[in-house]
Amino acid sequence: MKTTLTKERCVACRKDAPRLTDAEIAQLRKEVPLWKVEERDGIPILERVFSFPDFAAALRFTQRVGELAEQEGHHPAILTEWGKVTVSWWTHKIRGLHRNDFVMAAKTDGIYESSAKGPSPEG
Ligand SMILES: C[C@H](O)[C@H](O)[C@H]1CNC2=NC(N)=NC(=O)C2=N1
Repeated sequence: MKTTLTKERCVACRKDAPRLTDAEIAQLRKEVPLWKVEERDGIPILERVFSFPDFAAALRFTQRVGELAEQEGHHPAILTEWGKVTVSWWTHKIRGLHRNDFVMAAKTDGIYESSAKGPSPEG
């Protein structure tokens, strides 16, 4: 499902930026339906597990998500295992969820969908 979130850029998040309300989270979740909202150490996080044929493909995806994070200045927690990658987004500064996290989740889906369409360019 195409969402317009993928077209947005992350905004510089300030310490006093407001956390998303439950209602806003419920609304944004519809844009990234394959992501779950978990709570870790009292902090709500957006999380999805991606599947791959082997560790090398999981690692390539991890690298691409990392490059995206660097471009946007917004970084995930990533657990890379044989055949699967768990990506978690939240905003450290506000110890909660920000629109940036949903933008990045949508962009992460975009990377997965494009990588799933065939071998990566480097073969
Ligand atoms: C200085 C640097 O830009 C900030 O620490 C950025 C880096 N990446 C970040 N990533 C996430 N997920 N949350 C943040 O609050 C955050 N802050």
